[in-house]
Amino acid sequence: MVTLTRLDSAQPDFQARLARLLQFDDAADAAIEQTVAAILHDVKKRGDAAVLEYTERFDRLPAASLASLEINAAQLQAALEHLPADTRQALEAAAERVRRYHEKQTLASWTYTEDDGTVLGQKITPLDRVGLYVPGGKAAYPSSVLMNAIPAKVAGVGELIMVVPTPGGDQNQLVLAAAAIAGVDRVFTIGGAQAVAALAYGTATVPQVDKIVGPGNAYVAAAKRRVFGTVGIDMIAGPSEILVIADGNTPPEWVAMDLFSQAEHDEMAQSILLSPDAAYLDAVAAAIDKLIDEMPRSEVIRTSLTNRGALIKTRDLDDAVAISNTIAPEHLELSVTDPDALLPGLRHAGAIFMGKHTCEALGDYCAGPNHVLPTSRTARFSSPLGVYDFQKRSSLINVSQAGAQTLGQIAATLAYGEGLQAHARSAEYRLVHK
Ligand SMILES: NC(=O)c1ccc[n+]([C@@H]2O[C@H](COP(=O)([O-])OP(=O)(O)OC[C@H]3O[C@@H](n4cnc5c(N)ncnc54)[C@H](O)[C@@H]3O)[C@@H](O)[C@H]2O)c1
Ligand SMILES: N[C@H](CO)Cc1c[nH]c[nH+]1
Ligand SMILES: [Zn+2]
Repeated sequence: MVTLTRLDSAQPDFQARLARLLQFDDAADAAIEQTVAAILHDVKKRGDAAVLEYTERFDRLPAASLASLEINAAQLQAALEHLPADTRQALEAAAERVRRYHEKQTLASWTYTEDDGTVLGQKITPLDRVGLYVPGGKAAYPSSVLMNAIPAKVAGVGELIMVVPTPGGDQNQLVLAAAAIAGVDRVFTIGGAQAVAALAYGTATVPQVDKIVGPGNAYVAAAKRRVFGTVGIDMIAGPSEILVIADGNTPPEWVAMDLFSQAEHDEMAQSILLSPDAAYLDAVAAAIDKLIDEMPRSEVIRTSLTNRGALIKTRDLDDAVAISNTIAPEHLELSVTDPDALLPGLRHAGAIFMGKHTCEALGDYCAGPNHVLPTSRTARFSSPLGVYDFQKRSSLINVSQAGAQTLGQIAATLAYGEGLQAHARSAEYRLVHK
């Protein structure tokens, strides 16, 4: 039997209990922060040698040199060619869907002309070199290779450097094949904070990148937070999350399995079900108990559901939407007959899966949108990984002689107001009648 937290939004202390459910263990975070700070410092100082030592310690992968942990292009291509035909087709079909979706996100440069002939605009430039973190500690994620690399390729990034831990040296051929399909330039089988440090600072073997993207465990997240500023990052991703709003018309087994689908990622993943139908919540709880022992990762699922899972009775579907906005989940499934009716009220979610046929797993692999999404309530201010994460914007200003007369006057006045003489006189030099 799996014991999930049961809450009712009509309880007087509901908000406090919900807040506790959403909380993390700060003490554990402090220990991780300390470990990660030491690893970053060491890799910055000792480069390849430090990365090799940590890779041996944490991934049980001894190696003579960091160069020997690079997988070359021929090996990537061989992995692709040796895949069973149906697996290769699935990977290529997923890649195609993901590419098509992301091509819609491309930002274009633009300009416009003011009445005085001044041209203003924005120039879009892809990043030169990015680091793609693909998690690999507890499971291998070929889908995350596609989700990281394809938007970068669509954006036109110059060079893609991928890192992926391979515990015990067990290379996942699907991961390598996905890198070949997505057009990754270089792959190193390193992971954790040491891989993030290598990408951020550069070592003799791993080139320094401009930005690091991709999900990972708490060590990866802490490392990304600390190297931000030296390099760009996409987001700080926590454990996976799913929130299901159900009106009771989806078979309970389907919803139980949807909750399992994120619980199986991590002991700290969060799976929550909201429904106004108390009998339906009981039916899903029964389905959970019926299905749990069929799952190969039943222990991870059980721990995750017990630690952070919940079944929450709401007053109605509008109440469920309001609670969902507080939770701001990574994945939100609207397992209801009329999902469009709930959409206007929803403000915070990484991805919204609409209708009972749209399970979150389809989005994880192949629907098209990115599966690297804001977690831990950061959907309040953050968005899915996308092409825009790999493009940067420069402002364009080309002031005409006529425009300089107006702008020179305004700028000089404001500059004198700020006490900045050089700014004022620089603007005044452009005034024809001065
Ligand atoms: N948001 C997404 O798109 C997405 C996709 C896939 C996976 N995920 C999440 O990413 C995470 C993957 O985690 P993972 O652990 O499987 O792989 P990971 O690659 O993130 O972490 C493995 C690395 O962690 C480091 N590490 C482990 N224990 C350590 C210790 N005690 N001290 C220092 N370093 C240590 C090691 O260096 C190891 O290489 C999961 O939480 C999963 O839910 C998210
Ligand atoms: N659900 C994960 C993001 O939270 C992504 C993923 C990859 N493979 C399976 N799932
Ligand atoms: Zn998943």
